[in-house]
Amino acid sequence: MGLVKLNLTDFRNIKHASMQPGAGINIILGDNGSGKSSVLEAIHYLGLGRSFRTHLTSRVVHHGEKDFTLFSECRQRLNDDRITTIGLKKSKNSDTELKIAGQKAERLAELPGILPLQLIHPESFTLLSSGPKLRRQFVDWGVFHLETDFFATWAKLTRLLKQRNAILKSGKRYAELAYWDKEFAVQGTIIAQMRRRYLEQLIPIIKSALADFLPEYDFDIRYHQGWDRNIELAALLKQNFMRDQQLGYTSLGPQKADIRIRANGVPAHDILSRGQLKLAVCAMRLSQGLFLSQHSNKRCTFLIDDFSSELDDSKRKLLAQYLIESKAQVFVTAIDKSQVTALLTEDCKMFHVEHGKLIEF
Ligand SMILES: Nc1ncnc2c1ncn2[C@@H]1O[C@H](COP(=O)(O)OP(=O)(O)OP(=O)(O)O)[C@@H](O)[C@H]1O
Repeated sequence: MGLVKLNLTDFRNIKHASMQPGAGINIILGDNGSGKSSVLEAIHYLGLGRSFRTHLTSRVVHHGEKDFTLFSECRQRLNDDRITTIGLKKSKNSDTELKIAGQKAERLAELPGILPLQLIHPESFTLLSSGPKLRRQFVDWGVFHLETDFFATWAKLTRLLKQRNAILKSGKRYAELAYWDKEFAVQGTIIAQMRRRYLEQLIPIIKSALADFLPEYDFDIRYHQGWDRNIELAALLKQNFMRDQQLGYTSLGPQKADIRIRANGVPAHDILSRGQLKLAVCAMRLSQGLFLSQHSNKRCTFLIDDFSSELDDSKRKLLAQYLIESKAQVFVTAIDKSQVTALLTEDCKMFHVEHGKLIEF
């Protein structure tokens, strides 16, 4: 499951490298600046079409070159030996060439369906500490993989929201908005229901993982759909028209949804330490991966940059145990083998990166 083969050309400090990952744990070791995170970044490009470190392709292309190329072979589904190839070439000015199964593809949005990814890296605590956007993305990742209509509905809703906000800014009367509002309310309510259905099942799984990882806290996780669920969205949009016009944007609706996570009655990011925040985010992301495998024949690939940072020995063991039992494909980076001893299974694969050269042990 997941990545079977990966070729990188002119990506960060990697001139050319190739790897054949295993279906389970893959450990990438190397000194600071050797290129470990770059390998994860390349996989992230193949799963999401973008970096997790920069939005500028020019930073990622190997110094002195015009573009980078990534090629991968992926096994998409459990009990299915068929391989899908992905070829992605991006130039410094962000021109993109994408080929899926040898055919030219137009949209990077096709990638997540082929390689479902979850990333955990040293900045991951922002999932809990930053605004609701990241948490909405977190929820939508799961809904996208499990509800076939989600992407089309979400794309329609995004278009409608843009149109509505443009009309609000133009200072027109409500009558001009009524048509858009009707459709916006229909699509918005569908999205809110999909998210609710998903979270009703996911939240108990997250809470159980949190109880394992951080038993000293009592967690409460609540979904807020972006408006009072006892009132029809269409009625609220009409009621709030004047306010929205003053603001120049739509203040209520699914674009404002959030999940609020409290530990012992306090917002989690106000009480947990950095290591505890990392564990909480791990619990959330691992639960999503687990849920996906339980409810579909897809498997999630986990990218964990700097596995051991912020974690003491017992927490590393706990996280390793979860990852091994998940049977998911996992890529972890670490500076030294001693930091990942808990992950050393019989069939794990180990790679070493040195000055951009990738070697399997
Ligand atoms: N576009 C580029 N071309 C060439 N080299 C680059 C480019 N961008 C970054 N580098 C270099 O690539 C190296 C690898 O960085 P990377 O973040 O992958 O290292 P790492 O092994 O994860 O390090 P650490 O353990 O310190 O996190 C760095 O030394 C960096 O200076």
